[in-house]
Amino acid sequence: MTASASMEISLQNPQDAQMSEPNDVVPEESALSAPTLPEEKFLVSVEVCLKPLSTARIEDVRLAVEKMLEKRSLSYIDGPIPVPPEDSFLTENVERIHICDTDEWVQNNDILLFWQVKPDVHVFQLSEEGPCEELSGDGQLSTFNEWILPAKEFDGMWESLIYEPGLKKRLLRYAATALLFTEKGVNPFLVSWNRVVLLHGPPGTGKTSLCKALAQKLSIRFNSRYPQCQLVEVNAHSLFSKWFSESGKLVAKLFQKIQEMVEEENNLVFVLIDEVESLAAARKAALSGSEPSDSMRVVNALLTQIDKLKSSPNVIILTTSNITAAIDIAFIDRADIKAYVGPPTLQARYEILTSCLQELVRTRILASFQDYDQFMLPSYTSLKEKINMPEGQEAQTLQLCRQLLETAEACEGLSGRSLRKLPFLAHAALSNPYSCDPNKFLCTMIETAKRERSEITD
Ligand SMILES: Nc1ncnc2c1ncn2[C@@H]1O[C@H](COP(=O)(O)OP(=O)(O)OP(=O)(O)O)[C@@H](O)[C@H]1O
Repeated sequence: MTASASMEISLQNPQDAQMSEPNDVVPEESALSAPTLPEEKFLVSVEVCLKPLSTARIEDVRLAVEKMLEKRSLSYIDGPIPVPPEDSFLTENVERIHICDTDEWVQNNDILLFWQVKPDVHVFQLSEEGPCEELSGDGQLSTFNEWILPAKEFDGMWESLIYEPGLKKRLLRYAATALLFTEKGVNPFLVSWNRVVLLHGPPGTGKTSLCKALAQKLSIRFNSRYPQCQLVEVNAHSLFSKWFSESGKLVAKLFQKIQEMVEEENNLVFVLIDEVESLAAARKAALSGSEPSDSMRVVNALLTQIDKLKSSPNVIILTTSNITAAIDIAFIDRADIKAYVGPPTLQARYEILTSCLQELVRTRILASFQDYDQFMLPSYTSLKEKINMPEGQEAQTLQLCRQLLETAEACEGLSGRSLRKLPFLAHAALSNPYSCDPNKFLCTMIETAKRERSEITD
Protein backbone atom coordinates (compact mmCIF):
# COMPACT_ATOMS: atom_id res chain seq x y z
CA MET A 1 0.00 0.00 0.00
CA THR A 2 1.54 3.27 -0.97
CA ALA A 3 0.70 6.10 1.33
CA SER A 4 0.76 9.21 -0.72
CA ALA A 5 -1.02 11.31 1.85
CA SER A 6 0.71 13.76 4.02
CA MET A 7 -0.16 13.46 7.67
CA GLU A 8 -0.47 17.24 8.02
CA ILE A 9 -3.64 17.26 6.01
CA SER A 10 -6.60 17.30 8.31
CA LEU A 11 -10.29 17.90 7.89
CA GLN A 12 -10.74 21.59 7.31
CA ASN A 13 -14.16 21.59 8.81
CA PRO A 14 -14.73 18.46 10.82
CA GLN A 15 -18.15 19.60 12.08
CA ASP A 16 -19.48 19.77 8.54
CA ALA A 17 -18.00 16.42 7.81
CA GLN A 18 -19.67 14.81 10.75
CA MET A 19 -23.06 16.11 9.74
CA SER A 20 -23.03 14.55 6.32
CA GLU A 21 -24.49 11.08 5.88
CA PRO A 22 -21.96 8.24 5.70
CA ASN A 23 -21.02 7.32 2.15
CA ASP A 24 -23.71 9.57 0.85
CA VAL A 25 -23.78 12.35 -1.64
CA VAL A 26 -22.67 15.62 -0.10
CA PRO A 27 -25.10 18.48 -0.81
CA GLU A 28 -24.21 20.46 -3.87
CA GLU A 29 -23.13 23.67 -2.02
CA SER A 30 -20.59 21.83 0.02
CA ALA A 31 -19.22 20.30 -3.17
CA LEU A 32 -18.91 23.75 -4.68
CA SER A 33 -17.46 25.31 -1.60
CA ALA A 34 -14.72 22.68 -1.42
CA PRO A 35 -11.42 24.42 -0.86
CA THR A 36 -8.71 24.27 -3.46
CA LEU A 37 -7.35 20.77 -3.79
CA PRO A 38 -4.53 19.98 -1.44
CA GLU A 39 -1.43 18.86 -3.24
CA GLU A 40 -1.45 15.48 -1.64
CA LYS A 41 -4.53 13.46 -0.94
CA PHE A 42 -5.42 10.58 1.29
CA LEU A 43 -5.17 7.29 -0.55
CA VAL A 44 -8.30 5.36 0.40
CA SER A 45 -8.80 1.73 -0.60
CA VAL A 46 -12.02 0.93 -2.41
CA GLU A 47 -12.66 -2.79 -2.83
CA VAL A 48 -14.92 -3.87 -5.66
CA CYS A 49 -16.18 -7.46 -5.65
CA LEU A 50 -17.30 -8.78 -9.02
CA LYS A 51 -20.33 -11.02 -9.41
CA PRO A 52 -19.38 -14.72 -9.61
CA LEU A 53 -20.41 -14.99 -13.25
CA SER A 54 -19.01 -11.67 -14.40
CA THR A 55 -16.54 -11.90 -17.26
CA ALA A 56 -15.80 -8.19 -17.38
CA ARG A 57 -12.16 -7.16 -17.55
CA ILE A 58 -10.82 -6.02 -14.20
CA GLU A 59 -9.31 -2.94 -15.80
CA ASP A 60 -12.63 -1.90 -17.38
CA VAL A 61 -14.44 -2.24 -14.07
CA ARG A 62 -11.73 -0.29 -12.27
CA LEU A 63 -12.02 2.59 -14.73
CA ALA A 64 -15.82 2.54 -14.50
CA VAL A 65 -15.73 2.66 -10.70
CA GLU A 66 -13.16 5.47 -10.71
CA LYS A 67 -15.36 7.44 -13.07
CA MET A 68 -18.43 6.79 -10.95
CA LEU A 69 -16.60 7.95 -7.83
CA GLU A 70 -15.40 11.08 -9.60
CA LYS A 71 -18.95 11.98 -10.59
CA ARG A 72 -20.39 11.57 -7.14
CA SER A 73 -19.41 13.81 -4.28
CA LEU A 74 -19.10 11.12 -1.68
CA SER A 75 -18.10 11.43 1.90
CA TYR A 76 -15.73 8.58 2.67
CA ILE A 77 -16.35 6.37 5.66
CA ASP A 78 -15.67 2.64 5.99
CA GLY A 79 -18.55 0.62 4.68
CA PRO A 80 -20.52 -0.22 1.55
CA ILE A 81 -21.51 2.24 -1.12
CA PRO A 82 -24.45 1.41 -3.37
CA VAL A 83 -23.82 0.45 -6.97
CA PRO A 84 -25.66 3.16 -8.96
CA PRO A 85 -28.73 1.48 -10.53
CA GLU A 86 -28.51 3.67 -13.64
CA ASP A 87 -25.05 2.32 -14.47
CA SER A 88 -25.90 -0.89 -16.33
CA PHE A 89 -22.25 -1.97 -16.78
CA LEU A 90 -21.59 -1.79 -13.04
CA THR A 91 -24.92 -3.30 -11.97
CA GLU A 92 -24.39 -6.21 -14.33
CA ASN A 93 -20.90 -6.98 -13.11
CA VAL A 94 -20.42 -5.68 -9.61
CA GLU A 95 -21.69 -7.40 -6.49
CA ARG A 96 -20.59 -4.75 -4.00
CA ILE A 97 -18.30 -1.79 -3.46
CA HIS A 98 -16.68 -1.18 -0.12
CA ILE A 99 -14.64 1.70 1.26
CA CYS A 100 -11.92 0.46 3.61
CA ASP A 101 -9.43 1.67 6.19
CA THR A 102 -10.34 5.35 6.30
CA ASP A 103 -9.37 5.20 9.97
CA GLU A 104 -5.77 5.21 8.74
CA TRP A 105 -6.24 8.90 8.11
CA VAL A 106 -8.97 10.12 10.42
CA GLN A 107 -9.89 9.44 14.00
CA ASN A 108 -12.95 9.90 16.22
CA ASN A 109 -15.35 8.92 13.47
CA ASP A 110 -14.42 11.95 11.36
CA ILE A 111 -15.29 11.65 7.72
CA LEU A 112 -13.13 12.28 4.69
CA LEU A 113 -14.71 14.32 1.95
CA PHE A 114 -14.34 13.49 -1.72
CA TRP A 115 -11.92 16.32 -2.48
CA GLN A 116 -9.50 15.03 0.14
CA VAL A 117 -9.39 11.52 -1.26
CA LYS A 118 -7.68 9.66 -4.03
CA PRO A 119 -9.55 6.36 -4.33
CA ASP A 120 -7.33 3.32 -4.77
CA VAL A 121 -9.71 0.91 -6.49
CA HIS A 122 -9.09 -2.85 -6.20
CA VAL A 123 -11.33 -5.07 -8.32
CA PHE A 124 -11.50 -8.78 -7.52
CA GLN A 125 -13.57 -11.88 -8.02
CA LEU A 126 -13.89 -14.48 -5.28
CA SER A 127 -12.75 -18.00 -6.03
CA GLU A 128 -15.47 -20.53 -5.30
CA GLU A 129 -13.25 -23.57 -5.75
CA GLY A 130 -12.91 -24.39 -2.07
CA PRO A 131 -9.85 -25.94 -0.47
CA CYS A 132 -7.85 -28.54 -2.27
CA GLU A 133 -6.74 -31.13 0.29
CA GLU A 134 -3.81 -33.49 0.21
CA LEU A 135 -4.05 -36.54 2.42
CA SER A 136 -1.12 -37.89 4.36
CA GLY A 137 0.20 -41.42 4.12
CA ASP A 138 -2.35 -42.94 6.47
CA GLY A 139 -5.14 -41.45 4.39
CA GLN A 140 -6.57 -39.82 7.50
CA LEU A 141 -5.09 -36.42 8.07
CA SER A 142 -4.45 -33.92 5.35
CA THR A 143 -0.92 -32.58 5.29
CA PHE A 144 -1.93 -29.34 3.68
CA ASN A 145 -4.86 -27.38 2.33
CA GLU A 146 -4.56 -25.05 -0.57
CA TRP A 147 -6.84 -22.18 -1.51
CA ILE A 148 -6.91 -19.87 -4.45
CA LEU A 149 -7.23 -16.35 -3.11
CA PRO A 150 -9.32 -14.33 -2.72
CA ALA A 151 -11.54 -17.23 -1.61
CA LYS A 152 -15.24 -17.18 -0.89
CA GLU A 153 -14.64 -18.93 2.46
CA PHE A 154 -12.59 -16.03 3.78
CA ASP A 155 -14.90 -13.29 2.56
CA GLY A 156 -15.76 -10.94 5.46
CA MET A 157 -13.30 -12.64 7.84
CA TRP A 158 -11.03 -9.60 8.14
CA GLU A 159 -13.94 -7.35 9.08
CA SER A 160 -15.31 -9.90 11.58
CA LEU A 161 -12.08 -9.99 13.60
CA ILE A 162 -12.04 -7.29 16.22
CA TYR A 163 -8.94 -6.28 18.17
CA GLU A 164 -7.59 -3.30 19.96
CA PRO A 165 -7.12 -0.43 17.51
CA GLY A 166 -3.97 -0.67 15.47
CA LEU A 167 -3.22 -4.41 15.40
CA LYS A 168 -4.81 -5.23 12.05
CA LYS A 169 -3.56 -1.99 10.54
CA ARG A 170 -0.02 -2.74 11.70
CA LEU A 171 -0.11 -6.21 10.16
CA LEU A 172 -1.45 -4.96 6.87
CA ARG A 173 1.10 -2.18 6.66
CA TYR A 174 3.96 -4.45 7.56
CA ALA A 175 3.09 -6.98 4.90
CA ALA A 176 2.44 -4.24 2.38
CA THR A 177 5.84 -2.67 3.06
CA ALA A 178 7.55 -6.05 2.76
CA LEU A 179 5.92 -6.63 -0.62
CA LEU A 180 6.68 -3.10 -1.78
CA PHE A 181 10.37 -3.43 -0.90
CA THR A 182 10.45 -6.67 -2.83
CA GLU A 183 8.65 -5.22 -5.81
CA LYS A 184 10.96 -2.21 -5.97
CA GLY A 185 13.99 -4.48 -5.77
CA VAL A 186 15.44 -3.05 -2.57
CA ASN A 187 18.80 -4.66 -2.01
CA PRO A 188 18.47 -6.94 1.04
CA PHE A 189 22.15 -6.49 1.89
CA LEU A 190 21.60 -2.78 2.28
CA VAL A 191 18.17 -2.78 3.88
CA SER A 192 17.15 -6.01 5.47
CA TRP A 193 13.63 -7.23 6.05
CA ASN A 194 11.86 -10.52 5.89
CA ARG A 195 8.45 -11.84 5.10
CA VAL A 196 7.80 -13.89 8.21
CA VAL A 197 4.90 -13.11 10.55
CA LEU A 198 4.39 -14.72 13.95
CA LEU A 199 1.13 -14.27 15.82
CA HIS A 200 1.22 -15.66 19.33
CA GLY A 201 -1.17 -15.72 22.25
CA PRO A 202 -3.76 -17.83 24.05
CA PRO A 203 -6.00 -20.29 22.18
CA GLY A 204 -9.14 -19.03 20.48
CA THR A 205 -8.01 -15.43 20.04
CA GLY A 206 -8.34 -15.62 16.27
CA LYS A 207 -4.69 -16.02 15.26
CA THR A 208 -5.30 -18.58 12.53
CA SER A 209 -8.28 -16.65 11.22
CA LEU A 210 -6.26 -13.44 11.25
CA CYS A 211 -3.51 -15.05 9.15
CA LYS A 212 -6.05 -16.27 6.59
CA ALA A 213 -7.84 -12.94 6.56
CA LEU A 214 -4.54 -11.09 6.12
CA ALA A 215 -3.63 -13.28 3.16
CA GLN A 216 -7.05 -12.64 1.63
CA LYS A 217 -6.72 -8.86 2.12
CA LEU A 218 -3.26 -8.77 0.60
CA SER A 219 -4.37 -10.87 -2.37
CA ILE A 220 -7.00 -8.20 -3.08
CA ARG A 221 -4.75 -5.20 -2.45
CA PHE A 222 -1.87 -6.55 -4.52
CA ASN A 223 -3.77 -8.14 -7.36
CA SER A 224 -2.45 -5.74 -9.96
CA ARG A 225 1.11 -6.88 -9.19
CA TYR A 226 0.22 -10.50 -8.40
CA PRO A 227 -2.80 -11.59 -10.42
CA GLN A 228 -2.65 -15.07 -8.91
CA CYS A 229 -2.49 -15.86 -5.27
CA GLN A 230 -2.54 -19.02 -3.18
CA LEU A 231 -2.65 -19.89 0.46
CA VAL A 232 -1.10 -23.17 1.58
CA GLU A 233 -1.95 -24.23 5.11
CA VAL A 234 0.56 -26.75 6.37
CA ASN A 235 -0.75 -29.11 8.98
CA ALA A 236 2.40 -29.56 11.04
CA HIS A 237 0.75 -32.08 13.34
CA SER A 238 -0.16 -34.44 10.53
CA LEU A 239 3.42 -34.44 9.29
CA PHE A 240 4.41 -36.10 12.53
CA SER A 241 1.80 -38.79 12.29
CA LYS A 242 2.61 -42.37 13.21
CA TRP A 243 3.90 -43.00 9.69
CA PHE A 244 7.19 -41.27 10.17
CA SER A 245 8.78 -43.10 7.31
CA GLU A 246 6.20 -41.45 5.06
CA SER A 247 6.65 -38.01 6.54
CA GLY A 248 9.96 -37.27 4.86
CA LYS A 249 8.35 -37.93 1.49
CA LEU A 250 5.36 -35.82 2.41
CA VAL A 251 7.51 -32.83 3.30
CA ALA A 252 9.43 -33.19 0.06
CA LYS A 253 6.22 -33.41 -1.95
CA LEU A 254 4.67 -30.47 -0.18
CA PHE A 255 7.62 -28.19 -0.75
CA GLN A 256 8.09 -29.28 -4.31
CA LYS A 257 4.55 -28.12 -4.88
CA ILE A 258 5.08 -24.82 -3.09
CA GLN A 259 8.32 -24.28 -5.01
CA GLU A 260 6.46 -24.73 -8.29
CA MET A 261 3.96 -22.08 -7.24
CA VAL A 262 6.71 -19.70 -6.22
CA GLU A 263 8.62 -20.05 -9.47
CA GLU A 264 5.77 -18.36 -11.28
CA GLU A 265 6.65 -14.74 -10.55
CA ASN A 266 3.08 -13.47 -10.89
CA ASN A 267 2.03 -15.74 -8.06
CA LEU A 268 1.88 -14.51 -4.50
CA VAL A 269 2.13 -17.46 -2.12
CA PHE A 270 1.20 -17.48 1.55
CA VAL A 271 2.39 -20.41 3.62
CA LEU A 272 0.52 -20.75 6.91
CA ILE A 273 2.04 -22.92 9.64
CA ASP A 274 -0.23 -23.23 12.62
CA GLU A 275 1.05 -24.08 16.07
CA VAL A 276 4.61 -23.70 14.98
CA GLU A 277 5.80 -24.64 18.46
CA SER A 278 4.92 -28.25 17.63
CA LEU A 279 8.00 -28.29 15.37
CA ALA A 280 10.28 -27.21 18.18
CA ALA A 281 8.60 -29.65 20.56
CA ALA A 282 9.04 -32.57 18.15
CA ARG A 283 12.71 -31.75 17.72
CA LYS A 284 13.24 -31.52 21.45
CA ALA A 285 11.45 -34.82 22.01
CA ALA A 286 13.62 -36.46 19.36
CA LEU A 287 16.77 -35.12 21.00
CA SER A 288 15.70 -36.45 24.38
CA GLY A 289 15.05 -39.84 22.82
CA SER A 290 11.33 -39.97 23.52
CA GLU A 291 10.44 -39.78 19.83
CA PRO A 292 11.84 -41.78 16.94
CA SER A 293 14.83 -40.15 15.32
CA ASP A 294 12.82 -40.07 12.10
CA SER A 295 10.83 -37.22 13.50
CA MET A 296 14.04 -35.23 13.91
CA ARG A 297 14.78 -35.68 10.24
CA VAL A 298 11.30 -34.54 9.28
CA VAL A 299 11.42 -31.44 11.44
CA ASN A 300 14.84 -30.54 10.16
CA ALA A 301 13.76 -31.10 6.57
CA LEU A 302 10.75 -28.88 7.13
CA LEU A 303 12.82 -26.12 8.73
CA THR A 304 15.41 -26.20 5.98
CA GLN A 305 12.71 -26.02 3.33
CA ILE A 306 11.05 -23.08 5.02
CA ASP A 307 14.38 -21.30 5.40
CA LYS A 308 14.97 -21.76 1.69
CA LEU A 309 11.52 -20.52 0.84
CA LYS A 310 12.03 -17.40 2.90
CA SER A 311 14.36 -15.99 0.29
CA SER A 312 11.75 -16.08 -2.47
CA PRO A 313 10.36 -12.59 -3.02
CA ASN A 314 6.76 -13.63 -3.61
CA VAL A 315 6.27 -15.70 -0.45
CA ILE A 316 4.91 -14.60 2.90
CA ILE A 317 5.22 -17.06 5.76
CA LEU A 318 2.50 -16.77 8.37
CA THR A 319 2.92 -18.65 11.63
CA THR A 320 0.90 -18.93 14.83
CA SER A 321 1.72 -20.20 18.27
CA ASN A 322 -0.13 -20.64 21.54
CA ILE A 323 3.15 -20.25 23.37
CA THR A 324 4.17 -16.76 24.25
CA ALA A 325 7.69 -17.61 25.41
CA ALA A 326 10.46 -17.68 22.82
CA ILE A 327 10.22 -20.58 20.42
CA ASP A 328 13.46 -22.17 19.46
CA ILE A 329 13.11 -22.21 15.69
CA ALA A 330 15.54 -20.33 13.54
CA PHE A 331 13.14 -19.17 10.88
CA ILE A 332 10.77 -17.42 13.25
CA ASP A 333 13.51 -16.23 15.53
CA ARG A 334 14.05 -13.35 13.24
CA ALA A 335 10.43 -12.80 12.23
CA ASP A 336 10.02 -9.11 11.51
CA ILE A 337 6.64 -8.99 13.02
CA LYS A 338 5.79 -10.82 16.17
CA ALA A 339 2.41 -9.72 17.37
CA TYR A 340 0.80 -10.76 20.59
CA VAL A 341 -2.86 -11.52 20.05
CA GLY A 342 -4.55 -11.46 23.42
CA PRO A 343 -8.08 -12.00 24.74
CA PRO A 344 -10.46 -9.29 23.59
CA THR A 345 -10.64 -6.01 25.53
CA LEU A 346 -13.97 -4.65 26.78
CA GLN A 347 -14.35 -2.58 23.62
CA ALA A 348 -13.58 -5.57 21.40
CA ARG A 349 -15.96 -7.77 23.39
CA TYR A 350 -18.73 -5.22 23.00
CA GLU A 351 -18.09 -4.94 19.26
CA ILE A 352 -17.98 -8.73 18.80
CA LEU A 353 -21.26 -9.17 20.68
CA THR A 354 -22.81 -6.28 18.73
CA SER A 355 -21.97 -8.01 15.45
CA CYS A 356 -23.52 -11.25 16.78
CA LEU A 357 -26.71 -9.45 17.76
CA GLN A 358 -26.91 -7.65 14.42
CA GLU A 359 -26.67 -11.00 12.69
CA LEU A 360 -29.46 -12.51 14.78
CA VAL A 361 -31.66 -9.53 13.94
CA ARG A 362 -30.76 -9.72 10.25
CA THR A 363 -31.75 -13.38 10.15
CA ARG A 364 -34.99 -12.56 12.06
CA ILE A 365 -34.05 -14.85 14.93
CA LEU A 366 -34.28 -11.88 17.27
CA ALA A 367 -37.29 -9.62 17.09
CA SER A 368 -36.48 -6.02 16.26
CA PHE A 369 -38.41 -2.93 17.26
CA GLN A 370 -37.06 -1.18 14.18
CA ASP A 371 -37.04 -1.99 10.52
CA TYR A 372 -34.96 -5.18 10.35
CA ASP A 373 -32.74 -3.93 7.55
CA GLN A 374 -32.12 -0.60 9.27
CA PHE A 375 -31.31 -2.07 12.67
CA MET A 376 -27.96 -0.65 13.69
CA LEU A 377 -26.42 -0.72 17.14
CA PRO A 378 -23.98 2.09 17.98
CA SER A 379 -20.26 1.40 18.13
CA TYR A 380 -18.50 1.35 21.49
CA THR A 381 -17.15 4.89 21.11
CA SER A 382 -20.46 6.42 20.10
CA LEU A 383 -22.23 4.44 22.83
CA LYS A 384 -20.00 6.05 25.45
CA GLU A 385 -21.23 9.47 24.27
CA LYS A 386 -24.87 8.45 23.92
CA ILE A 387 -25.17 6.65 27.21
CA ASN A 388 -24.98 9.90 29.17
CA MET A 389 -27.41 11.80 26.97
CA PRO A 390 -31.10 12.20 27.86
CA GLU A 391 -33.11 9.33 26.45
CA GLY A 392 -35.09 10.23 23.36
CA GLN A 393 -36.38 8.20 20.48
CA GLU A 394 -33.50 5.82 20.83
CA ALA A 395 -34.45 4.73 24.35
CA GLN A 396 -35.02 1.10 23.35
CA THR A 397 -31.77 0.81 21.45
CA LEU A 398 -29.87 2.41 24.34
CA GLN A 399 -31.40 0.02 26.83
CA LEU A 400 -30.26 -2.84 24.61
CA CYS A 401 -26.77 -1.39 24.38
CA ARG A 402 -26.51 -1.04 28.15
CA GLN A 403 -27.36 -4.71 28.49
CA LEU A 404 -24.90 -5.55 25.77
CA LEU A 405 -22.21 -3.62 27.61
CA GLU A 406 -23.09 -5.47 30.79
CA THR A 407 -22.76 -8.76 28.90
CA ALA A 408 -19.38 -7.64 27.53
CA GLU A 409 -18.26 -6.86 31.08
CA ALA A 410 -19.46 -10.27 32.26
CA CYS A 411 -17.37 -11.88 29.52
CA GLU A 412 -13.98 -10.74 30.82
CA GLY A 413 -11.42 -13.47 30.22
CA LEU A 414 -13.42 -15.27 27.55
CA SER A 415 -11.70 -15.76 24.21
CA GLY A 416 -13.08 -14.39 20.94
CA ARG A 417 -14.01 -17.95 20.02
CA SER A 418 -16.12 -18.37 23.19
CA LEU A 419 -17.74 -14.98 22.62
CA ARG A 420 -18.85 -15.92 19.14
CA LYS A 421 -20.45 -19.08 20.55
CA LEU A 422 -22.26 -17.29 23.36
CA PRO A 423 -25.36 -16.20 21.40
CA PHE A 424 -25.85 -19.77 20.25
CA LEU A 425 -25.61 -21.13 23.80
CA ALA A 426 -27.90 -18.38 25.09
CA HIS A 427 -30.51 -19.11 22.44
CA ALA A 428 -30.47 -22.79 23.29
CA ALA A 429 -30.99 -21.87 26.94
CA LEU A 430 -34.04 -19.64 26.32
CA SER A 431 -37.28 -20.79 27.89
CA ASN A 432 -39.21 -19.85 24.76
CA PRO A 433 -36.92 -19.74 21.74
CA TYR A 434 -39.77 -18.95 19.36
CA SER A 435 -40.58 -15.53 20.76
CA CYS A 436 -37.17 -14.01 20.96
CA ASP A 437 -37.31 -10.63 22.62
CA PRO A 438 -33.86 -8.94 22.52
CA ASN A 439 -33.99 -7.81 26.17
CA LYS A 440 -34.83 -11.29 27.42
CA PHE A 441 -32.22 -12.73 25.11
CA LEU A 442 -29.52 -10.46 26.53
CA CYS A 443 -30.49 -11.37 30.11
CA THR A 444 -29.99 -15.02 29.19
CA MET A 445 -26.72 -14.14 27.49
CA ILE A 446 -25.40 -12.49 30.69
CA GLU A 447 -26.28 -15.63 32.67
CA THR A 448 -24.66 -17.84 30.03
CA ALA A 449 -21.52 -15.67 30.07
CA LYS A 450 -21.28 -15.98 33.84
CA ARG A 451 -21.66 -19.74 33.59
CA GLU A 452 -19.00 -20.00 30.87
CA ARG A 453 -16.61 -17.90 32.93
CA SER A 454 -17.14 -19.94 36.05
CA GLU A 455 -16.30 -23.04 33.99
CA ILE A 456 -12.91 -21.64 33.00
CA THR A 457 -12.06 -20.49 36.49
CA ASP A 458 -13.12 -23.80 38.10
N1 LIG B 1 -10.80 -10.92 18.30
C1 LIG B 1 -11.75 -11.62 17.71
N2 LIG B 1 -12.75 -10.99 17.05
C2 LIG B 1 -13.72 -11.66 16.47
N3 LIG B 1 -13.81 -12.99 16.44
C3 LIG B 1 -12.86 -13.69 17.06
C4 LIG B 1 -11.78 -13.04 17.73
N4 LIG B 1 -10.97 -13.98 18.25
C5 LIG B 1 -11.51 -15.18 17.92
N5 LIG B 1 -12.63 -15.02 17.21
C6 LIG B 1 -13.50 -16.08 16.70
O1 LIG B 1 -12.96 -17.32 17.13
C7 LIG B 1 -12.77 -18.19 16.00
C8 LIG B 1 -11.59 -19.09 16.27
O2 LIG B 1 -10.39 -18.43 16.08
P1 LIG B 1 -9.04 -19.13 15.61
O3 LIG B 1 -9.21 -20.59 15.46
O4 LIG B 1 -8.52 -18.36 14.46
O5 LIG B 1 -8.18 -18.83 16.89
P2 LIG B 1 -6.71 -19.30 17.26
O6 LIG B 1 -6.15 -18.22 18.10
O7 LIG B 1 -5.96 -19.66 16.03
O8 LIG B 1 -7.04 -20.56 18.13
P3 LIG B 1 -6.14 -21.86 18.38
O9 LIG B 1 -4.82 -21.37 18.85
O10 LIG B 1 -6.91 -22.58 19.43
O11 LIG B 1 -6.08 -22.57 17.08
C9 LIG B 1 -12.63 -17.26 14.82
O12 LIG B 1 -13.04 -17.82 13.64
C10 LIG B 1 -13.54 -16.11 15.20
O13 LIG B 1 -14.87 -16.41 14.82
